[in-house]
Amino acid sequence: MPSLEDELFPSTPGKFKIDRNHTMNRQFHRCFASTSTMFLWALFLVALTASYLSFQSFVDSGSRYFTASWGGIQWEKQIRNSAQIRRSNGKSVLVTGAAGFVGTHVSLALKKRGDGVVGIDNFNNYYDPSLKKARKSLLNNHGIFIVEGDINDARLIARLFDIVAFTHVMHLAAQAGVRYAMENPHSYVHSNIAGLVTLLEACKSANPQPSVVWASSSSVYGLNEKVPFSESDRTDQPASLYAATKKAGEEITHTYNHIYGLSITGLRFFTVYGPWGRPDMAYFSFTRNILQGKPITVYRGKNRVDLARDFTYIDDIVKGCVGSLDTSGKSTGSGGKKRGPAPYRIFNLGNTSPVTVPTLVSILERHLKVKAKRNFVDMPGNGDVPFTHANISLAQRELGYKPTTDLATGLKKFVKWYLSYYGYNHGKAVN
Ligand SMILES: O=C(O)[C@H]1O[C@H](OP(=O)(O)OP(=O)(O)OC[C@H]2O[C@@H](n3ccc(=O)[nH]c3=O)[C@H](O)[C@@H]2O)[C@H](O)[C@@H](O)[C@H]1O
Repeated sequence: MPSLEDELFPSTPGKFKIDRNHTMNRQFHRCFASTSTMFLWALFLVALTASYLSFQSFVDSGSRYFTASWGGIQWEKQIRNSAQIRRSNGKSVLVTGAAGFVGTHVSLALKKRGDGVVGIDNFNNYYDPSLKKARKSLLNNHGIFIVEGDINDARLIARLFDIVAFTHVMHLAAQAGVRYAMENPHSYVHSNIAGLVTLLEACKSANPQPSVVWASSSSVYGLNEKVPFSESDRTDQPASLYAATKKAGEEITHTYNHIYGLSITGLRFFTVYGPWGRPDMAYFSFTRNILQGKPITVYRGKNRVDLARDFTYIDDIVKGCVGSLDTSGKSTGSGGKKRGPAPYRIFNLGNTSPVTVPTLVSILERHLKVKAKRNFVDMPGNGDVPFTHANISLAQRELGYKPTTDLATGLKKFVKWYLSYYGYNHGKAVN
């Protein structure tokens, strides 16, 4: 039988070979063996501590990356309060990108009718974050809590689903903007691809699974020339990385519907505008420049043809979003497993009445009572498409979607908001 020493120090040629007949030697070896055992244990403990510490620092740096400042009893209480349903058969909805343009309006509409709403937004600086903070205050005043965090933070999203059994997710967080994709392509992959997958992973694992309604884009029609654009038209020729990531989103959501039974509705928004809008969009930046007496750049297509968009007013878009939530049908999976087929739908949400960009400028001039300084420039090859035009018959049939605001009426409301928000008085900013 090998002794303990033999097992710890196998009898191999070399300096640790034990002479069994020598007592001193034996004592020395016993002593040495126990010291070495302790040494090995100490080494083991040091290694264990080191790996624990490095794991912690990995987790911490991950949290720092997401600038997460979430958690705690008070934080959870605010989430539960915000998610409270105050009508019969109401919904509890997680709205991503809630401090964004569409997110703010949809959150308010849901809250006003008695649904529970919890928002999440990373408040990035793609455009002036103070506008996002102002939208957040507006939502807070209506009892809507916005979690500051990124949809790529899987721990945070999982925690939200632990706290609230959301019936629906209205996914509006995204890197928007067609032309900015040439400047910062990775931000599109981060939000529109990686963020989407992280969110869908959480939705698929949630019990019960929520129904998901999310923002795709009219830009998926890309170089399609058949008008008006119908959902069944080809969408495999994106003209920008933005469009490509939105198209990828449609395919990615399809796999989650197919494999896990998530109910999915994708909404192809057509150039949404209105109060509390996005400063990077043409109608908004044109307004700013016109009021400041600065020139505006108006792009023109091939052969000097005017560009045109199916500009869609925010209130009409909100109705389409709410209609989608109300008709979404249930997800069928549980425990991350599909239990039956679930709805997969895609709808155009447009105004179905395109207007040229020069006409947009003329309407703004009328409402602002200021003449614009136009610089006409050939459309650069930066992802723009010459025109968009939605066929909305599918949304009309399935969602009862019926836009009612024409561009002149909608821009009037936008200008009124703009002048008030930025403190204009008779054409001059007072702050
Ligand atoms: O429906 C969508 O899927 C997208 O709509 C929106 O994209 P677009 O339709 O490109 O809106 P927007 O930038 O307002 O340009 C409007 C028009 O003004 C022209 N335009 C623009 C800027 C400029 O300086 N000059 C100009 O002529 C420009 O050439 C264009 O013809 C969203 O931003 C996008 O996130 C996405 O949701």
